[in-house]
Amino acid sequence: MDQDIILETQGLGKEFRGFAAVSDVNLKVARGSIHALIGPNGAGKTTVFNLLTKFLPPTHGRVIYQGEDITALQPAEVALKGLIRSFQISAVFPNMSALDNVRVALLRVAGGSHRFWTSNRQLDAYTDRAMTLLADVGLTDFAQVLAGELAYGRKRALEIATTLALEPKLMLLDEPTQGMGIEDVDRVTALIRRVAEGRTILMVEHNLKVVATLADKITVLARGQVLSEGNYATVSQDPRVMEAYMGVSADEATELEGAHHG
Ligand SMILES: Nc1ncnc2c1ncn2[C@@H]1O[C@H](COP(=O)(O)OP(=O)(O)OP(=O)(O)O)[C@@H](O)[C@H]1O
Repeated sequence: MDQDIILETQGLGKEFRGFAAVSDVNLKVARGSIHALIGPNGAGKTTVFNLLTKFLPPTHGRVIYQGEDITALQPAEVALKGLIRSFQISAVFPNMSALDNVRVALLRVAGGSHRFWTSNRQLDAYTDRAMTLLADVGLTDFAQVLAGELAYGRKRALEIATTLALEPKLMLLDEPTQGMGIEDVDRVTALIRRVAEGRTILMVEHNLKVVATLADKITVLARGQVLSEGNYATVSQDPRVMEAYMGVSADEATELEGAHHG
């Protein structure tokens, strides 16, 4: 059966001065799915993301998005096609309210550019849509709060709202729960599930409980290569995966077990 594949990599590889950070990675991300990329530290996850968003040119291979070879495109061109990476903390302006952050994102999508003289009237046109997006991420009550004053988990929710303003078809989430306490982790997990409706999500995530809860499919990378792939039950019982995690840290291997049974 041929699944609808939104993103595919063919023989993707990246070398840094002869060191293969990523080699021969063949990814297939099904449209409408939540797909997780996991692996021990240094496995190549961030490099793969950088290759997909075109922040890095690959040494080998191709990236196919919605049937189109995007290997040679620029980051902005890829983003315009709806392949959008979130969680670049700098994307949020700390001295602007949550509402203004989203309104400015919407203004940009509409082709406008935000300058300090942008009139309020210009931004007003986006208030309703911005409030809808804030509601989507559970920030209605925080619309007027300065982004810099939001608690960490809410700041990340705001980043999701500004990303949603760009109308992503495929959202790349970079360690969405990194550095969060349990309460925020649960909130962001629920949020990801909600925003995954009608979209595709590819995420790098270290918290294996989050991966076990959310991911339809998991690709495990180790030393730049795909080590194992499948649903959580499959990869967590794969001895090669256990070994790869053990090799790095026993804690992470225990976490792998715990997330599966817990
Ligand atoms: N710009 C670079 N120049 C040289 N080596 C690099 C560069 N970027 C990454 N690497 C190396 O490539 C390998 C993969 O790194 P990468 O950051 O992609 O791993 P990762 O899976 O994201 O790790 P982590 O979970 O620790 O973030 C590492 O050995 C890293 O040192």
